[in-house]
Amino acid sequence: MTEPIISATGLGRDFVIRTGRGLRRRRSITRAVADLDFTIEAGAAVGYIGANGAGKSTTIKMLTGILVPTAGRVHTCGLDPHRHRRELARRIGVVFGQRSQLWWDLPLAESYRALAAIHRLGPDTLRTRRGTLVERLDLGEFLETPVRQLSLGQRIRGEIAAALLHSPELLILDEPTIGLDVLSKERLRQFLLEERAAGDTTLLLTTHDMDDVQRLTDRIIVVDHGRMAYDGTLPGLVERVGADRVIVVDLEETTAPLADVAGTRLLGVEADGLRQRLAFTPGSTTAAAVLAHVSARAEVRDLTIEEPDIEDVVRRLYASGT
Ligand SMILES: Nc1ncnc2c1ncn2[C@@H]1O[C@H](COP(=O)(O)OP(=O)(O)OP(=O)(O)O)[C@@H](O)[C@H]1O
Repeated sequence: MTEPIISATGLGRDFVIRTGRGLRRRRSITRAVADLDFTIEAGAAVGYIGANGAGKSTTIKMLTGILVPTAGRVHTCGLDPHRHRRELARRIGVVFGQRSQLWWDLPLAESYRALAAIHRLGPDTLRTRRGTLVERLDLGEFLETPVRQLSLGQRIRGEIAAALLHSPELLILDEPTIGLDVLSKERLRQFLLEERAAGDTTLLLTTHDMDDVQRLTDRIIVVDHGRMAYDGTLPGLVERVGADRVIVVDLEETTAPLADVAGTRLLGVEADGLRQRLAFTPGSTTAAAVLAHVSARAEVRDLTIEEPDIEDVVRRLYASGT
């Protein structure tokens, strides 16, 4: 088996906070990350999720060598991130949505030339890779514009190209779609999906945007107060917290409220009973069983199933304290 791209064992990070002066001096410790164990295999796409202050950025900083762990171990691309920061930088790409890694006063084209020198890319490799990224991220029109004059959406696309210029094995995106409008978000997601399909880049993504998680990742790790709260698939999480799904039936004729369908809760009745919404918990019944019950009462013209709201699912996980 090949080595995992990331492996963390008992990973932890405390921050010592000093306040006051003289006799009033106080020292307290914030445990930002505690006892994290996980591995991420090459080619995976993992969403790293948690509320504000849960420890996501601290973890990413340890994975990339910016911060040294105060407990446990982490290896990224088989390296100790802090000790081998330079070597690691050649093998990973990182984008922090709220902070730029580009040279503010330089045009993107200049930044890419500088990055190519840092990563020791030959002129041919730079030309080919840059050409592909410029085309796929649609950067052509503003390549010569100083970064400070770019819109947020343009800048993030520029940042992603910068992070991918040296074809890293691992791409880490910290809140990549934050602040972007719906269209720009969608464009970026489409690009990232294509990038994943085209190669074997491993993707680690922190986000508060559940659409990012749904569209881009196939595994999620949820942290709560620095500790692992869940590691698995999104449907697995939905099942674990017992979140409801909703079945919406459109009926051929006005029908009395379907209040007693086994395993469901009637959420609403519209248009004299022509449309009814029933909630059910996967595990206690199935959409097929609900449909069979409803069909025995009335002719079903159409049906849709609403998936649970993921933010609500994560909230439930936090509330369950597991
Ligand atoms: N340099 C620091 N000094 C002291 N405390 C810190 C430092 N960096 C982070 N913390 C604390 O560690 C905890 C985790 O912070 P972190 O930034 O990792 O959370 P996060 O999950 O990335 O949050 P957000 O979603 O808001 O970005 C918080 O309580 C934060 O206040």
